[in-house]
Amino acid sequence: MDGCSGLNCSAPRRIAARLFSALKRRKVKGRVNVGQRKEDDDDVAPPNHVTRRPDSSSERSGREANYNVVIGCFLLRLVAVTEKELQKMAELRIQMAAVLENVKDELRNKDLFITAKEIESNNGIDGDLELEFDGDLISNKVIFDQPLKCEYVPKEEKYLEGMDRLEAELEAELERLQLHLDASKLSSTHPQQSNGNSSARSYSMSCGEVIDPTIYGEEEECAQLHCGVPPYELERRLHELLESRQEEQIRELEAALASAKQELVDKEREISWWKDTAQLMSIHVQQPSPFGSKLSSACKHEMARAEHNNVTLEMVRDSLIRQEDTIVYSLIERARFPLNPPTYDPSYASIPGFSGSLLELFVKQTEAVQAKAGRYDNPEEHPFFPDNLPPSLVPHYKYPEVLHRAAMSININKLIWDMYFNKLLPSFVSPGDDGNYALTAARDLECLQAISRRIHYGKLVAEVKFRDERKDYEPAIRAQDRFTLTNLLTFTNVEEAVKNRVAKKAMTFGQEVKLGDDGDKGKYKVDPAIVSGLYADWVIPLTKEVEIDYLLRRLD
Ligand SMILES: O=C(O)C(=O)C[C@]1(C(=O)O)C=C[C@@H](O)C=C1
Repeated sequence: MDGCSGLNCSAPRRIAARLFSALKRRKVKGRVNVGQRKEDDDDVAPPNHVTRRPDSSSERSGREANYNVVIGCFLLRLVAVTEKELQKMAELRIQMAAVLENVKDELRNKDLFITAKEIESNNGIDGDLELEFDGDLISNKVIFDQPLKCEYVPKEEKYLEGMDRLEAELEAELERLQLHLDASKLSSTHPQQSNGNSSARSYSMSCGEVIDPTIYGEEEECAQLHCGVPPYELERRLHELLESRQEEQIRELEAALASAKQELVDKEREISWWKDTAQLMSIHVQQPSPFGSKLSSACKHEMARAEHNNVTLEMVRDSLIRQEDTIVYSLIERARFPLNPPTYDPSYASIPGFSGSLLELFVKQTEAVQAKAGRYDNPEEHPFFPDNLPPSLVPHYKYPEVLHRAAMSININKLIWDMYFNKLLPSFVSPGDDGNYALTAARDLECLQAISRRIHYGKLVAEVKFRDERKDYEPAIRAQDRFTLTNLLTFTNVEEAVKNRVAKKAMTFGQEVKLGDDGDKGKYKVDPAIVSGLYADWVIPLTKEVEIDYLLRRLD
């Protein structure tokens, strides 16, 4: 470029130099001629006489000289203007080179931008963009460098007048550079596609990672050059396939995980149950029986067996007899108060955070406290509201495991509750209201707990009977024959004895005791017939119901 401008600049200068030197020579010649003419005129012609040069060749040469001066001036002016223009053109070329660099950078940036856009929309290559990539510098400038174009084009148009050759050279050079740019871009694209990038992409695909968007842009060009299904399209489909498979695998794994968790919970429950059983078994071997006072065995090893084998029906019946006292006393204590209906009326008191009667509140709260105190750790005890009971806060006492584990699932307190309040209570308390609702509730709970304990003691009665008469019970149990079981466990004479005894206890415990006066004889705090009837109608039948329920599950 410099060489070119150098050549263009040197030619006018040489012309100007020649003109100046010619003009100089002419002036010197002219001066010599004038001097000679002066000498000649002084010598020959008068003073006012105009001398005309008869020589036509000298006139012609004078006109030529003038003409040359004019031309020279014009050329000098032209040289000066041209020099300026050339300087501006040199600056313009430098600026155009900078523009070219910008265009290159913009093209690279546009590659990235288009590729990212393509991946986002998945629409392939836009034909217009392709044209823009292959377009000439002007079109690229239109796209990427609008401010530069606005600044330079008017100047270019202004200064390119009369400079067609330079413009042609400039455009040719720019085209050459553009071609070079395209060629270098293509040559740098193909090796990447065939080598490093493909392996990098396949690795990223197999790992399920996001694909580099620039790779898609390169592949689009490659696909357009070589025709066929574009590699990026294949890669995108492969990616989708892998993604769907991975999602399916995740779903399967999640389902398997949930199932495994459930199994784990079940196993933990089972392990916990076996642990408790093992603990109870080991303690049962070491601890004395609750019937220890009646067991006679010196040998520790034989104690466990003795506990089972020596728990006799007689012992169990003794316990039932003792419990009669509690039941009769609790009924007498409840009979101190009239019915006191508000105790059972849910609308009597609006208790914050509680919905129900005062009795229900009392029973639930008492059971909660007693549960914390360990009452329901004893297998003989059964809560009336077993749901949401707090755990025991006291050290666990290892009660002997005499009963079959099926015993834990038997609780007929709902039946007992209904019987007590609907049948029994109205039959032995006086109607009325003395306002002692809290005491009334407390006495009711004592009655309920005593009766419940007695009825649920049927589990132990049945266990002892089963062991004593296993051969008889097993077939009926296997047959789940309630009728046969009822016949096997019923002792009518025992039942009669129980009814008579509780009546006598009601008479004995419920009589008015006065010193030296038998005037109130025959007046009892609780009618003995009612107590006897309670046993006949409810306690004994429900005890037998528990016995049958237990026996039906005894071989589970
Ligand atoms: O002593 C028994 O054998 C029991 O089973 C207890 C009981 C009772 O509830 O008192 C129950 C059924 C029998 O018919 C006799 C008595």
